Amino acid sequence: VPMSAAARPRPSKQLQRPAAAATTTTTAAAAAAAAAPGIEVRHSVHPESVVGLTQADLRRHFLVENLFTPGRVSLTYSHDDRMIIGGASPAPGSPLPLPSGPEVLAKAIGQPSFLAQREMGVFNAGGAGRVVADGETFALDAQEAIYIPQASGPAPICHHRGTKDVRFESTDAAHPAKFYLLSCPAHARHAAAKINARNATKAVSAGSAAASNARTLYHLIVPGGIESDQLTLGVTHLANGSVWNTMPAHLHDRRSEVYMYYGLAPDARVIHLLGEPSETRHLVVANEQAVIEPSWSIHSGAGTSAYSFVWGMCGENRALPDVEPVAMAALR
Ligand SMILES: O=C(O)C(=O)C[C@H](O)C(=O)CO
Repeated sequence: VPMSAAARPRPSKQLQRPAAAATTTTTAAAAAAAAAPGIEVRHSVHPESVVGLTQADLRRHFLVENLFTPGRVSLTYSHDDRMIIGGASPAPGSPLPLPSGPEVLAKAIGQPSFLAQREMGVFNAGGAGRVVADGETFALDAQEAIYIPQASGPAPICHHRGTKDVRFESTDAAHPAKFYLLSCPAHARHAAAKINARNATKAVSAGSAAASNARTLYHLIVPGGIESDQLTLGVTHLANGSVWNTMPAHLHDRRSEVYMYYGLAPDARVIHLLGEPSETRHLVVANEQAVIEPSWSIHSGAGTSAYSFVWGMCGENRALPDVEPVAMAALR
């Protein structure tokens, strides 16, 4: 019977890696990032190391800032389940391609095209836009999503292994689109699909106003709905006056997760909790920033105002019920 992470014994002081050792890891990560221009690389962090990290270290390892820089695609490669977290913010009239050159792709993913061996969810957190994947156009209004498979496109091109050409476009000059991207390794092809809150697989109400955590979870890419190889994706909207997401907290040892917070006012923040239940740490997260959540970490947050977030997971399975609840009394 696996021991719950909450009950796992803490390492002795000698076993805890000091901050200096963490810096060595970071130097290696920085070198890897430099070797792969265009894709920032984040290496995995052992939970014992997190205990000794400063706020700056925590942010460097787990927080993805500047997702939506106008006129560019930003990509961060996480070694946690090899997810790629990205943002594309095309200026109206100037489509942005998903990077495909060997100088960008060779080091990080070693494939001739981004989706040769990957699938991707795209969620539009901005104004109206469209995504063109190998000539197929998906119009995406605000808060709509698409699933782009590993080998999208008409049957004759499937043997080319992967959607070769993906472009992002804004169609409303006054409100540029902001495409949030989450990509996982994929070894099978599934159907491309457009999804919005109306055809979401399920809308789940959770929490209560009394517990300040009333919210609705929309399941966008999940088993039984939109099929994928590894990726699951959804969006959660907090009810007015509620601040807490995912509290009571949980773990899912067999999947890593990424949260991308949006809909926050410029001066509002989410205090995001991460870490093993017995050693939580916090990140102060601003609008349109994402947090990498390794499988050993809880993921929860309280906002200083209403907010929404896109959650996406990748790992051993896509089984949403495969979670381990964490008792409130176990949190430290
Ligand atoms: O508010 C919530 O609760 C969530 O959105 C939880 C996420 O779905 C999640 O953490 C899945 O592991």
